[in-house]
Amino acid sequence: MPNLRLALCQTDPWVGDIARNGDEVVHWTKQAVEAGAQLVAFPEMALTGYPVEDLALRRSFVEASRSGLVELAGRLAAAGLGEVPVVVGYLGRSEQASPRFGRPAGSPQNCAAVLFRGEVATRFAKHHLPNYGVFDEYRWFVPGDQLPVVRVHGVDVALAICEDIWQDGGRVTAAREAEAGLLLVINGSPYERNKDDARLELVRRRAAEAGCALAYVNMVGGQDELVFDGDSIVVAPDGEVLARSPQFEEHLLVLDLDLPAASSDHTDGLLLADGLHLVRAELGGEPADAPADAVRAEVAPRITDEAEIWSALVSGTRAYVRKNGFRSVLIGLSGGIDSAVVAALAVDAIGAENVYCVSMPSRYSSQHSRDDAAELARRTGLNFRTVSIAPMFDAYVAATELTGLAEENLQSRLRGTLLMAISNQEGHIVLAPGNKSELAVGYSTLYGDSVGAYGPIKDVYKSLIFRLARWRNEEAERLGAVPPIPENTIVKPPSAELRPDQKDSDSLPDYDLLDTVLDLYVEGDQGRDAIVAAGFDPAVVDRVVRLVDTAEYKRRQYPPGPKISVKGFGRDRRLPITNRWRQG
Ligand SMILES: Nc1ncnc2c1ncn2[C@@H]1O[C@H](COP(=O)(O)OP(=O)(O)OC[C@H]2O[C@@H]([n+]3cccc(C(=O)O)c3)[C@H](O)[C@@H]2O)[C@@H](O)[C@H]1O
Ligand SMILES: Nc1ncnc2c1ncn2[C@@H]1O[C@H](COP(=O)(O)OP(=O)(O)OP(=O)(O)O)[C@@H](O)[C@H]1O
Ligand SMILES: NC(=O)CC[C@H](N)C(=O)O
Repeated sequence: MPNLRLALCQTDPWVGDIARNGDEVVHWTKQAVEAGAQLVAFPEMALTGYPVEDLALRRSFVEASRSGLVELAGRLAAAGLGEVPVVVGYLGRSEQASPRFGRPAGSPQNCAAVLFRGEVATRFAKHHLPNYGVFDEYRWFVPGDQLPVVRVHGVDVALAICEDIWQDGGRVTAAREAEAGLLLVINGSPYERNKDDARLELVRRRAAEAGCALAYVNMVGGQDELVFDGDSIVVAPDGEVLARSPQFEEHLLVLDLDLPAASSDHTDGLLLADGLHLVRAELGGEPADAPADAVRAEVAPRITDEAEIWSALVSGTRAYVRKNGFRSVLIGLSGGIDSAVVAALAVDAIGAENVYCVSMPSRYSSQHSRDDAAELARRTGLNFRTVSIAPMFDAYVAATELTGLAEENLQSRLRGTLLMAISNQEGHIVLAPGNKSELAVGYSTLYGDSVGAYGPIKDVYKSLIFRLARWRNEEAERLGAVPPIPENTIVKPPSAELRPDQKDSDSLPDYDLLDTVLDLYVEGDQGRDAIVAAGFDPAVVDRVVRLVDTAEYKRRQYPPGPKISVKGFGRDRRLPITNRWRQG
C-alpha cells in the first residue's frame, strides 16, 4: 500500500502581493486536502512571489512576509486545513550573523517553512544561492546551513530549495546521510528552451544521489522578463518518472507514493555534508497508508518546441499586462511579420477584444502591407483602425528639411509618438515589436519602433519568428480555427518601408546567416576568431560583431520582454554601454 499522498501545487505567485499569494495558498491547500493529500507543497517564495530582487533589502517587506507567514499558518488551521503539513516559500531573515559573507544577523534569506496545526513547525533557508545568468542571490540573501527533515506519517522528508539541487553535494548528499525517504524541492526555475529536458535529467540524477524519491514543484506565470513554466516532476530513486505536471498552467498534482518507513534515529544538530546541520520535526501523526481511493499519477504529455516557446511568450505577455493592472494592449500593425506575430501572441494572451492595433501608413507604405494588416485584424477579430502619418510627416519635413536617415527615422518616431498618444488617451499599454536579431544589430529606431512597455518577441531571432508564425497557423488549422497570420505576411521579404523599395536584406546579411552568427556570439559567447574558424566569412563576422557591440545603448533603452533563450538581452547579458573594447 502507498503510504503518503503528496500534493504539488504549481501556482502563479504575484511578486509583492503577500495577501493575494496567501489567499492562493489557502485556496490550493483546500483542494489538495479535499483530494486526500497528506503533505502539500508550494513553489519557492510562493508567499512573496519570486524573484523579489531588491525588495529583499526592504526591512518592511521582510517583516510583512514573516508576519504573513504566521498569519497564513493560523488561517490554514482556521479553515480546517491545519492537520496537513504545508510547505511554503517566503522571505525571511537570518537569526545569526554571517561573518563569512560580512552580513549581520537579520540579513534577508530565501526561506521556506512547514505550516502545521496553526504554527510554523519548522523553517529553513536556501543553502546554495544562484549567482549567475539572471540570478543575483548573493546580493540579496545569506545562505542557510540546515537540512530540515520532517517526519510525516512515518516518512522522513528532507526539504530543499531550487538551486540546492543544481549544485553538487549540499542538501542532496545530506539527504542521503540523513536517510530521507523523500527529497522535496520547492522551485522558482525560469523557463528557457530545452530546460525541461535539463531539469528531468537533473532530478533523476539527484534522486539517485540522494538515494530516495524526489518531488520537484515549480511555479508558473511571468515576472517581468522571466517566465515560469511549471513542469513539476516526481521521480523514483531509480529515475523513473512517477508524475509530471503540464507546462505553463496552474496545476494540482496529487499522487500516492510508496516510500520507505523512517528508521533513522539521527538526532538534531548532526553535522552532515557541506556543513549542514540536521533539524528534525515530527509532523502528521502515526504511520498511515495513503487514503484508500488510490490516485492515479499523471504524466502530462510533452509539447513541441514551437508550442513551448509560443506558450512562454503568451504567458510572459499576459502576466506583464495583468500584473501591472492593465486590460488592453496597443500595437502598430505594419502588415509585416513581427507586428503580426506580436498581435497574434497578444490575442492568445488577453483575447482579441483587448488588443488594439493601428495601421499608420506613410507615402512609402505598400498597398499589400496595409491589406495584410487589415487581413490579420479580420482573421483575429482584434480592434483595428488606420491613422495616416503623412500629414504629420509633411509638416515636420517642411519645418526642418530632413533627409536620408533622419527622414526615415522620423517616420518611425511619428508612429512611436502616435502609439504613446493613443496609449495615454485610451489606457492600453504599447507592445514593442522588435525581435532579437534586430535588437542585436541595433536595427530599430530609438524612440520610434522601440517605444513600448513590453517586447514579447525581443528574445526571438527573426528566423524563429517565421517558424513560430507557420506553427501558429498550422495549429489553428489543426484545431479547425482560422489561421491568424496572413500567408502573404509570412512569405514576403521583410522590409521597414521607410524609403522606396527598401528591404532588410539591403542592410543586413540574410537572417538565417545573421542568426547563426548571433547565436555563436551572443548565446555562445564565442569570440570573432572562433566564429571565423568555424567557417564563417570574416567580413560578415566582423560586421555583425561590430554592429552588436555598438548597439548596447539601444538595447539598454529597450523595454523588457520574456526570456526564452540561454542568454536574453536583459539581466542575462550585462555589458558596459560605454565600451572601447572591440573584437578582432
Ligand atoms: N553610444 C551611444 N549612446 C547613446 N546614444 C547614442 C550612441 N550612439 C549613437 N547614439 C544616438 O543614437 C542615434 C542613432 O540611433 P537612431 O536614432 O535609432 O538611428 P540609427 O540607428 O542611426 O538608424 C536606425 C536604423 O534602424 C533601421 N530601422 C529603423 C526602423 C525600423 C526598422 C525595422 O525594420 O524594424 C529598422 C533603419 O533602417 C536604420 O538602419 C544617434 O543620432 C545618437 O543620438
Ligand atoms: N505602416 C505601419 N503601420 C503601423 N505600424 C507600423 C507601420 N510601419 C511600421 N510600423 C511599426 O513599426 C515596427 C517596425 O516596423 P518595420 O516595418 O520598420 O520593421 P519590421 O521589423 O520588419 O517589423 P514588421 O515585420 O512588423 O513590419 C512594426 O513592427 C510596427 O509596429
Ligand atoms: N531559483 C533558483 O534557485 C533557480 C536556479 C536554478 N539553476 C534554475 O534555473 O532552475
